[in-house]
Order: sequence, then structure tokens, then C-alpha cells
Amino acid sequence: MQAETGGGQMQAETGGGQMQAETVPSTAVRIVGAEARYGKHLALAKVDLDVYEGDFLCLLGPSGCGKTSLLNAIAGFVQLTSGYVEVKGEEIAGPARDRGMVFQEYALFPWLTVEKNIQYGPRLKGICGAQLKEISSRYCRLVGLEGSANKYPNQLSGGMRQRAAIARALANQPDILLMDEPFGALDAMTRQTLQEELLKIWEIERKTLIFVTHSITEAVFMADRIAIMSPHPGRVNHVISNTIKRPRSRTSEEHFAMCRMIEMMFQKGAIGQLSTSPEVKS
Ligand SMILES: Nc1ncnc2c1ncn2[C@@H]1O[C@H](COP(=O)(O)OP(=O)(O)OP(=O)(O)O)[C@@H](O)[C@H]1O
Repeated sequence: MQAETGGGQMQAETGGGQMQAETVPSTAVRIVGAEARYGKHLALAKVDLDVYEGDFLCLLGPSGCGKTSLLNAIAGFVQLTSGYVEVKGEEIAGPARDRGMVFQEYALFPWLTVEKNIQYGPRLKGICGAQLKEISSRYCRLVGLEGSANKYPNQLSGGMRQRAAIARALANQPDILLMDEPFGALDAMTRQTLQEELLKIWEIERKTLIFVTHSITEAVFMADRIAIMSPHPGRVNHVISNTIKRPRSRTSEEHFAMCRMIEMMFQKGAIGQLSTSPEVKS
């Protein structure tokens, strides 16, 4: 694991003492001086953060530290009072198809079947007929819902609904997937299963993924990089590179060591209380 100094270029020293630029991945999302207020309440203060292409970045912090506000700012749902968000070098002006969102409370249309929910975005883009069917079949398969394509959301378990919500977001072909505590409402076993399934999907689809959680173990199991946030007002204090090799084990020494290290950061910095257990719900 490695603490980063920010979004700047990293340098590596070669055998001859010469400094050579390491390959730095391109930046998918750049957040610069982001400040968000709700009336007089300062929810985010001067947040700077780079998210790289294909990155799996977790925003980790206690309740009220501004994780959702930051995610919503990236989505374009929250207007910043100062600073800006760039996606692939262009300042965003609001929500757009290049960013897909998955919420904790599975945002599915209850009057549509799984298949029709998945087809909703592509249909709006003008896709129809066999191509539409192909898209819904592909994403149903990807999330393991082939047998439930004709079911309505109220006929599904929480885990199945969240799979459908992920498929619906992916069917829009976003470059960036934003997930706001997507597994927070699930029981511990389903949560672990979906974490593993999401990692498989991420490895296939290779989207840039920004994932909000208040669970240290979830962040350590899932993320390439972990942005540690603190409240009053919301800030990003550190960004940690998670170099534990994949596939990861929740019971490995390295996993425990990294969880412990992050826990200590929260304790020492009095950043706030957050969960070390994946089964604790928000
Ligand atoms: N619409 C709003 N109006 C007023 N205050 C808000 C609004 N949304 C969020 N806040 C406040 O802004 C701060 C940051 O909230 P936010 O939801 O971004 O934090 P969070 O880290 O995602 O919290 P949680 O983990 O509990 O979801 C909190 O103090 C919250 O009360």
C-alpha cells in the first residue's frame, strides 16, 4: 500500500539514478477545489481528487462526511458553489449518459419487468427491435438474471433488484459508473456475493468505478484506491493505493493489515466512527 500525494505525475528512480516518468493512467474524472453548500451548511470544502480510467475508487468515510454530495457532484446532480468537475478533460454542466448511477435503494421502475428496465435507457437513445433485445439479454446474463428477465421488481429479492439496477446502469454504456452504497441495504451474505460479482463485472467491462461506502473491509476488498474522507466540513484527507493482488481474500493477512491501518487513521485523526464489518448496515 502506498499513500499518494495527489493527482500529479509519479516518478520512479531507475538503476542509474535517473528519474523516469512512470506510465500514469489517463484521468477520467478530475475534481478541483470542489465546494458544496446546502444553505449555510458547508458539505464539501475544497476537494481535489483525480480518478483514473478504469480505476476502482472507493470514497470511504463516516456518515455526513460528504460522500454522497461528492458522488452527486460528479454525476452532475449537485451544483458546486465553487470549483469544478471535469470528465475526460471537459468541465461537466450537469448529468449526462457518460456517467451512470446506482443507488442504495435500487432505482428501478416498479411497473416495468427486469428486461424492460434494462432496455429503458437504450430505448430512449432510439435503439429498438433485435438490438434492444440483444442488449437486455447481454446485461441480464452479465448480472446472472437470465431466468428473471420477465419478473417485476417486487418479485425479486434485494440482491436481485440491485443486480437489475447495475444491469440497467451498464446498458446505457456509461464510461463511469457511480455507486452510492449500492450494497448497504443487503444482508451480509448477499452483500459479499454481490461484491464478488461486481468485481467480475468490472473486470469484464473495465469501467471507471466510483463507489461510496462507510465499510473499511468493503473498500479494502474492492478498491484500487481509497479516498479517505472526514466530516465538518467534508474533505478528502488521503488517497491510499490498494496494491493487494487480485483475486483478494477477506481473511488474508494483508487484508487485515490494511483494514487495521485505515482504522488507525480514523482513530488517530478522530475522523469519525465507521464500520469495519461488511455486515453493518448504514
Ligand atoms: N439536501 C440537503 N440539504 C441540507 N443538508 C444536506 C443535504 N444533503 C446533505 N446534507 C448535509 O451535508 C452533509 C453531507 O451529506 P452527505 O449525504 O453528502 O454525506 P455522506 O457522507 O454521504 O453521509 P451518509 O454516509 O450518512 O450517507 C451532511 O451534514 C448532511 O446532513
